[in-house]
Order: sequence, then C-alpha cells, then structure tokens
Amino acid sequence: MNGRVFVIGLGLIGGSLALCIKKQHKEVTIKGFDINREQARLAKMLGVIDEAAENIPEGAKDADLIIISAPVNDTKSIIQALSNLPLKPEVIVTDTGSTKVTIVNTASILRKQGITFIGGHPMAGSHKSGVSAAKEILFENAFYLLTPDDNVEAVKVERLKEWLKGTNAKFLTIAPSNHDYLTGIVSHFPHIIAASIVRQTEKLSESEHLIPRLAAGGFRDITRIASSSPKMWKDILLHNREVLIELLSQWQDEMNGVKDLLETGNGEEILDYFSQAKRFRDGLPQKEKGAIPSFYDLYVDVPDYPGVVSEVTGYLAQEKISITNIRILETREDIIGVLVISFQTEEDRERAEKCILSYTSFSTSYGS
Ligand SMILES: NC(=O)c1ccc[n+]([C@@H]2O[C@H](COP(=O)([O-])OP(=O)(O)OC[C@H]3O[C@@H](n4cnc5c(N)ncnc54)[C@H](O)[C@@H]3O)[C@@H](O)[C@H]2O)c1
Ligand SMILES: O=C(O)C(=O)C[C@]1(C(=O)O)C=C[C@@H](O)C=C1
Repeated sequence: MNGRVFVIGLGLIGGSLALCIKKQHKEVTIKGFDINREQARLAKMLGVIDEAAENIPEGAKDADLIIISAPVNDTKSIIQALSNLPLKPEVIVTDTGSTKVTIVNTASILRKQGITFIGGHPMAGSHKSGVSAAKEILFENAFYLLTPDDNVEAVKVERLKEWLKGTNAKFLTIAPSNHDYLTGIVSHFPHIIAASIVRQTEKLSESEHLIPRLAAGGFRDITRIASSSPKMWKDILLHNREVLIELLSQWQDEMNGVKDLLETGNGEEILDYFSQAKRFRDGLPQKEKGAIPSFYDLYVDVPDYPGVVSEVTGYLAQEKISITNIRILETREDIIGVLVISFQTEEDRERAEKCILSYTSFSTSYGS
C-alpha cells in the first residue's frame, strides 16, 4: 500500500506497529507524534518513524491512516481533538487501547463527522514501555481484535487489515462490550492479581529481609506483568471497572474456597484443585499467542563454572539461532541451576536443543 500513516503515541505498541507497517509497505511515509518529545526523538533516531510531527493537527491533516496508541484515557482526549480537525474524508482512524467500550463510544463524535473509526487491540505486548522496546515481531500469531460498529463498510475493515498485514496477527472482529468482558478475564484481572501478590510480599518483607532474596522462579513468573506501566494500567482499570469489580467478587469466593480447603485439611480436595488447574492450563494453545503469549522455552541444566552462560549462547550464535530471552533459575544461592532460554519459534527451540546437545553434555527439557 502507499500513502501516509500517522502514529500518535510512540511507545511499545505504536512503535511496533510503525515497524510492522514499514516492513510490509515500504513506500509509505510514517509520521509520528508523542507528547513526550524524547520518545518522538528516539523513534526518529531508531528509524521507527520517517518524520516527527510538531503536533497532532500537522500529522493528521494528510494522513490516510491514523493510529492512536496512547493510554486509554489519553486516547479518549485524542479522539476528541481529532474530531475538531480537518482530516482526509477517506482516512481510517484506529486505536490500540486495551479497553474498547469507552473508546468506541467516544469515537461516535468522529462518525458524526463522516470519519471512519475502527477500534483495535493487538493482544500481545510486554511489561516494557517506550519506543526502545518496540519490535516488529511483537504481534506475530497474536490475536488482533477489531471492533468496527455496524456502520463501518466492510471494505474499510479490509483496508485496515491490509495496512496491518505486517503484524502477522490473526484478526478477530468482536463487539466492544464482549471485548472488555473477555480481556477483563484474561488480561486486566491477572494484572491486578500480579500487582497484589507483589504488594503483599513487599509488606511482609518489611519485617523479613530474606524475602526479596528468596523470591524465586514461581514468584517471578507469576508477577512479571506487575512491572508494566502503572499509568497504562490505572487507565485500563478505570475504563473496565464494572467487569473487574465482578471478577474481584468471584476471586474472593475462589480464595474463600481455598481457605476452606486448608482449614478442613482434605488432601484429596487440594489435589483435585491443583489437578483441575493444571489440566486447563496445560490445555491452552501452545503454538499460538492467544491470551497468553507463547514462549518456546528450553531448560538447560548447567553446572556451576564461570562463563557457562556465554559458552551456551556462543554455541547458539555460531549456529545463527536467535534467542528472545534468557534467564537463570537459581535453585540454590550462588549455584547456577537451570538456564531458561526462550525462542520465537518451535523450530528455533528444536535447533537450539540439538546444537547444545552436540556441543555439551548438559541435559535439556522443554517448559510447558
Ligand atoms: N503494553 C502492552 O502490553 C499493550 C498491549 C496491547 C495494547 N496496549 C495498549 O496500547 C496503548 C499503548 O500502550 P504502550 O504499551 O505502547 O504504552 P507506552 O507507555 O509504551 O506508550 C504510550 C505512549 O503514548 C504517549 N502519550 C501519552 N499521552 C499522549 C498524548 N496525549 N498524545 C501523544 N502521545 C501520548 C506516551 O508519552 C508514550 O510514549 C495503551 O492504550 C495500551 O492499553 C498495550
Ligand atoms: O505480556 C505482557 O506483558 C502483557 O501484559 C500483554 C497484555 C496481556 O495482558 O496479555 C497486556 C495488555 C494488553 O492489552 C495486551 C496484552
């Protein structure tokens, strides 16, 4: 496709989308604006955008596609600002916000001006923020939820998908209220739980200083998302209050149930509780990024000698196998236990395992 794209909010998601669009549609010009000038400067310097706009009116006036990728409450104000500007009549305006009902309702102001708005939400991300974390592979195999209202012509939805083709995401059309209900369950609510576990641990560690040092693999796995942008999550919670209040009531019942199990001390029931959870968790799709991003983890048992990590990554580099993440599970203090290396694809993980087994006598296994 050819034309001009304007991205408002040059953070993790706006930056990643700009990279995807440029990869797929080499002829387009991508302009960007961020209220934080440093982010805009960085976006230009990293080649994420072609030009930085001075302000929203300047970037919006000749755009064929406008992507708003700011926290959801700011998205609301940006939509209001756009509704007062002269835009190209054929422009498509979309957003990336994690909530949809309030945003789509606000966008009726654009529709009244004859401007097409299609709500969007790529269901992949990270706890990192800012353009420096942007990646063109972020949305690969993820669901990309779209919430066009009934008045949007199908051809416009197809055009938006064409613009976003380089994400390699799977588009799914859904009603805004259903969107907020479902993402409340699989995304927003888990973020509250992760933050609450961290808060409780922090309070307890005030009187027991060993706690942070002992907070190991399980704690880190379940609380990674508590490192996400507080501003972004404040906005999401305020936009999805009703759904989240209901989920919190259900959670309180769930926790009371677990407390009862502990009080009665019934081993069979406790076993059943964990077995059911394991069955559902193990049955979630592995090969696609669904509600949870799928990582292709390889666990490598490594002995404790200096340089062992760089030795393993060196073998992978020799075979040109890219890794997306690496971490060490410390099973005992000062003793390296397991190296967990994440890959983008199953094929990379298989190649990596073969490579490590051919160079070393370390044992390997797959995480689930
Ligand atoms: N982080 C994720 O995992 C994720 C995934 C999918 C969707 N989202 C949604 O996408 C949106 C962006 O999230 P992100 O992770 O890229 O956040 P981010 O913090 O990395 O980037 C947001 C950017 O928007 C800018 N901004 C804020 N107000 C602005 C305004 N009025 N005008 C212009 N720029 C403004 C900020 O300065 C920042 O650079 C949010 O609505 C979020 O809910 C996030
Ligand atoms: O992987 C993460 O760090 C995320 O939190 C990504 C995540 C999610 O909850 O799955 C967060 C918010 C988005 O709206 C979509 C994706």
